[in-house]
Amino acid sequence: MARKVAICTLLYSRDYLPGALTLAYQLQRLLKSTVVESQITVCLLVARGLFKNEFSAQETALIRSLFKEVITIEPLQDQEKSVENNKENLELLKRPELAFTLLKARLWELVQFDQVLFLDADTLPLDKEFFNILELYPEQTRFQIAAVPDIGWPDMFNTGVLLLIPDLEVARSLQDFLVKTVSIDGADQGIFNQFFNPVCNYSREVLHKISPLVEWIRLPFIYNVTMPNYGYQSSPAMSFFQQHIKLVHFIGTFKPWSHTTSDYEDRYHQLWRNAHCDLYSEYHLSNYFTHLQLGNVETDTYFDHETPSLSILLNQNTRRKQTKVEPDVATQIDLNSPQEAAIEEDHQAPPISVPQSAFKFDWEDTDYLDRVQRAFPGSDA
Ligand SMILES: O=c1ccn([C@@H]2O[C@H](COP(=O)(O)OP(=O)(O)O[C@H]3O[C@H](CO)[C@@H](O)[C@H](O)[C@H]3O)[C@@H](O)[C@H]2O)c(=O)[nH]1
Ligand SMILES: [Mn+2]
Repeated sequence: MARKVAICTLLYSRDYLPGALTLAYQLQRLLKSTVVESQITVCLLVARGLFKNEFSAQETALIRSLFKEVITIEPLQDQEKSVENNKENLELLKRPELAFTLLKARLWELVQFDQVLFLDADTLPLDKEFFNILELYPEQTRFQIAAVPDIGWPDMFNTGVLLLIPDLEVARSLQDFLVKTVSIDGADQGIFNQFFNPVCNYSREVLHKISPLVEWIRLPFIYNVTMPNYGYQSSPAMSFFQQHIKLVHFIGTFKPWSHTTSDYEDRYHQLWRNAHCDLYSEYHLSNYFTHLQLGNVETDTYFDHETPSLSILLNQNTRRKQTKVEPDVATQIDLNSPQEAAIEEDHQAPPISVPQSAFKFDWEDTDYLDRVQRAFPGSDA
């Protein structure tokens, strides 16, 4: 049976809506012209408060028409505490609006899918060969994350394009970790690297001594070409690899939808604007949402899917499987299959205590962070 794959983006503020919609539109049109072996669902992970309260009926209809599933999410447990702990580092990044990117930790809860491909809302896949990314690592385990090096610190991965295997134990462990650990950049990229890439790519051998299970699988740059990197960009490489670039990612404060067209005239901003214009003309959005005509939009096949809380899912999962999971690098014990359909539960139900997991992640050892510290070259110990 074909693998179920979600291609997801995240939205927790209105101003990124043009990015999310353009991305979804581009994905849908590329998918139309290609044969993909997996069964693909284009999903929006959206903050529940935002989705319920801040969009007009037309905007909601447009979102539903472009995303096959709209998955509303609640804040993480102790999110405010994490945001507070991360404040100082986020100030270094000068991007306070990124505090809630931690919500990407909810991606591991999407166990109704076999694999998730996450894309930031400021990304643009360029051609149908982009979907080859799904075939690159058929053996990926739930402990591995596949991502492209970050140009700001290439021993860390960029979290704008992520391939992952959803898993409730990883979700729980990652979400606990991010409450207890300060993120390098105050946001998701720092903390996901600290979790999956704790010695920052320094040495595979050292990593395996410290944390034998987790691993960052390094993807080719062509799957997440970040720009603008005008401060230091290899123009010859950009030109040499131009035909091979599968996705561009508009990192930084200024997004293609947030500045005037004359600011950035390069080929890739132009491609984003083309996709954006095509979306607007196809959906008759001549005057940015205000004169929406949804007569040509099919809405009946789309539905709102709300994820049950993690604790409820974990409880069900544990009740269902009494399998003991051995901490073995090669472990392929699949807690994900077969997954029951997500069950709608009352979110106001009193919190259920998260069951003790059979499996312990390395970081859950008390001296783990010390060991990570010591692993870095030049550190005192
Ligand atoms: O106000 C916001 C800000 C972000 N997002 C979502 O979060 C993503 C990440 O924010 P973005 O502005 O794209 O961050 P980047 O400029 O790409 O910054 C880098 O650093 C971030 C923080 O670690 C990572 O999330 C990014 O993947 C990484 O590329 C966006 O694409 C959106 O999906 C919102 O919905 N609203
Ligand atoms: Mn981004």
